[in-house]
Amino acid sequence: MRVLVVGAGAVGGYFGGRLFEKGADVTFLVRPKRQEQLNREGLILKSVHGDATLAVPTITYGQSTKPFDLIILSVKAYHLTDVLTSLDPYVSSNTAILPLLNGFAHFPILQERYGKEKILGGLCVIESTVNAKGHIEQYSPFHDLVYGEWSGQASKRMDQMADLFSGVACNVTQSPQIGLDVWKKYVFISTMSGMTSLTRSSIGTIWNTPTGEQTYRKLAQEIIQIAQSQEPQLDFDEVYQQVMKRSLHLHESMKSSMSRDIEKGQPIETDHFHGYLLGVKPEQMEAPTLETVYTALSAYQATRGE
Ligand SMILES: NC(=O)C1=CN([C@@H]2O[C@H](COP(=O)(O)OP(=O)(O)OC[C@H]3O[C@@H](n4cnc5c(N)ncnc54)[C@H](OP(=O)(O)O)[C@@H]3O)[C@@H](O)[C@H]2O)C=CC1
Ligand SMILES: CC(C)(CO)C(=O)C(=O)O
Repeated sequence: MRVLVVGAGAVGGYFGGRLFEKGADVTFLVRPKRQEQLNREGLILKSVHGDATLAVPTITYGQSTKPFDLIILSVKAYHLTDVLTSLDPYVSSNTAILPLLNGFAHFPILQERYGKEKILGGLCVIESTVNAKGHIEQYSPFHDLVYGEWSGQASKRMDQMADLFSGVACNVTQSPQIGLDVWKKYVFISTMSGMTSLTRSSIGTIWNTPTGEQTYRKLAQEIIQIAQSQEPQLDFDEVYQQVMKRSLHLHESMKSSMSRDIEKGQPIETDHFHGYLLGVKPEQMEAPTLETVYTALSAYQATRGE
């Protein structure tokens, strides 16, 4: 399969790099500054699973190439509109698009633009960032990518993707219930990023405050209720237990990529995570903790002049 990775950042650089490392036909669609750096130094991964320096092929917008079979979309949600205006030449009638963004709002946008059948479900669980030198740092034992057809059914492209990912140096799983998986990850990350970003603290610091766990639990409950109104297969008790167990077992120094972005003074995806949830919330449902998180994080955005 010919693969185009859009965005050579923390997620795209890592998973695209791992695919390239195993010998897959991978090209990165990047902006000129990143292209210059990648051409000069290569794509550099600094990872607990092994470092790599990879001479990856890159293209910038407008450069013509043969069509791609799979496009892995790994930009931040606030760059999606920009990307979509320039991606069209790389999407052919047989191209599948696998978004790895956190959240849900991007799926209907992509389906509307390219047609439902082109858009796969996807998510990743990884703790990675781009450091000041432009190298990708990956810290935690998990480096998981999950994808699937929304129908959960087998398909030719699922078989092709199983081949593509076989032997890659990260955990890749094909899921028969990707919609549910996407919502579960969304619930987890909107709670975890909400709390670590609101408090500007790592998870361990939150647990060590008198009311941190209580507030975390309230936020998780409100978010799961909203998520359930959108994805009825989601079982409130099961997901609530999972989110809390997973959160309470995270390393005390763990932060979300959103809280790292705040530390770097960068824009954040709060509209995409928390704002979207409030937008789809049934009117009669109360979500005061989520509203507080969204207000505080929107205020951070406003102070950046957005
Ligand atoms: N980092 C993490 O640990 C995790 C992140 N996620 C999610 O993954 C998504 C991506 O996040 P992440 O990888 O951290 O973000 P990064 O900011 O690290 O990477 C995004 C990349 O997109 C590039 N980009 C932006 N606009 C364009 C464009 N028009 N064309 C080409 N490239 C572009 C940026 O390149 P440039 O250098 O030009 O700015 C940047 O390298 C988010 O939704 C995030 O929530 C999910 C799980 C974990
Ligand atoms: C919590 C984590 C690291 C898990 O993938 C994540 O998704 C993020 O920080 O954006």
